[in-house]
Amino acid sequence: MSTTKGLEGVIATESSISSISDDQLTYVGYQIDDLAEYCSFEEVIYLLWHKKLPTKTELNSFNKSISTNMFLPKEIIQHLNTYNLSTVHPMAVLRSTVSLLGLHDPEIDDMNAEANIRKAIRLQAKMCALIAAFSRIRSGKEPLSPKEGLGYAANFLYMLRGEEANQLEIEAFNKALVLHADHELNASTFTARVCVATLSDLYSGITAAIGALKGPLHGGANEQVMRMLTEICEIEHAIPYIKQKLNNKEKIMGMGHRVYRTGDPRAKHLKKMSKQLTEMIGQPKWYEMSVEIETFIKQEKGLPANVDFYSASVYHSLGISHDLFTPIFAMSRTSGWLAHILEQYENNRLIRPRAEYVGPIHQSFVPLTERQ
Ligand SMILES: CC(=O)SCCNC(=O)CCNC(=O)[C@H](O)C(C)(C)COP(=O)(O)OP(=O)(O)OC[C@H]1O[C@@H](n2cnc3c(N)ncnc32)[C@H](O)[C@@H]1OP(=O)(O)O
Ligand SMILES: O=C([O-])CC(=O)C(=O)O
Repeated sequence: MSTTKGLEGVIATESSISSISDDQLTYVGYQIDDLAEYCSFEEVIYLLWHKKLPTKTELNSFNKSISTNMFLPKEIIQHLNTYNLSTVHPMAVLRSTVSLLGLHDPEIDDMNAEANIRKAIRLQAKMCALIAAFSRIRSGKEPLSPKEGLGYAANFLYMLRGEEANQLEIEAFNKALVLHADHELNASTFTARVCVATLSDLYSGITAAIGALKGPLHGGANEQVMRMLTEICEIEHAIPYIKQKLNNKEKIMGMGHRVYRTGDPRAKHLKKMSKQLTEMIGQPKWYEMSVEIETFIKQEKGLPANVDFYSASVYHSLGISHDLFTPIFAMSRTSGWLAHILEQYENNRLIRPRAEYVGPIHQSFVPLTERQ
């Protein structure tokens, strides 16, 4: 047997959801640049789940199903109120609360394809209400109900802030959701597929995926990027700070990717938004500092910025707390996780690779009473 550390380059499944071959990202064959420019997040969710773009009628009906399912069971709000939310990471809260949401879904163990779509709609819809409610409760505010007539991106910002966002903010946030929605067999998506390949339920798959996304080598990097920018604080400190990190053999968050070599095709969109939005809030330094770091790391290490790098200054400019960056990634990626879960169920086989045993062999057993 031969092993590949981190399963690099291993093709573990077939999928017709998204592709990242040749440093190009497509969802069901559509270029990410077109989807980011022209589509609502809901349109993209529909595309990922049904593997076709919706007609106007299909999209209207899908939008309605999403918005009418955004309400949270009152027990979930009560649950959120039982914790000291200022001391726990929102990703841990999200992971636990999504699991709890499963207990409120009467169809949790119904594996019928239509029941799975209904559950997917409920979970995707509740995800944005959940993150917004958490954020409000921990700041001592009442959670808000979704506002009729607002789309997913606009409703999230409304439920988070208590007032409607402006058009530039809504468009930027919608684009960020589209860009993060799916990404082939990344670590959290693989986790979701492994979990449901045992024929476990959809909530288990999403709960497991949230756990995998939380780590700083994956979705957790966006929060760490903002932490780094905040520590650097002034543009003239950026390069000395990065040089010191590299001397200490530390990784620069938001840089590098397992698959992309020339660049992450999502980064240029987020970079453009970062410029616009940091200017809008009168803090262009976050963008300028990011560009300095990106250029330096490219020169020194040949590493490209990934999706997490510029999303940090984008979310910061939208007034979002830094520890909500990864939950927002999860909110978007839930659409991709659900698409992969549905695809896995459609053509399932248990996922069970092998490990090459490299431990000791032929050991002589020594009873406990004789062990030194
Ligand atoms: C949504 C996402 O998940 S995108 C990724 C988000 N994660 C991050 O931004 C965290 C920072 N980046 C990284 O840790 C890595 O680039 C990963 C995890 C994304 C990909 O890693 P891998 O393909 O496993 O590469 P690996 O970690 O083995 O690195 C290969 C080499 O590049 C270096 N390297 C990779 N990324 C970085 C980085 N961000 N900063 C500095 N050096 C880096 C490593 O130190 C290593 O160098 P060495 O061979 O001299 O030891
Ligand atoms: O594909 C990966 O390994 C990580 C990534 O960029 C993503 O999940 O969006």
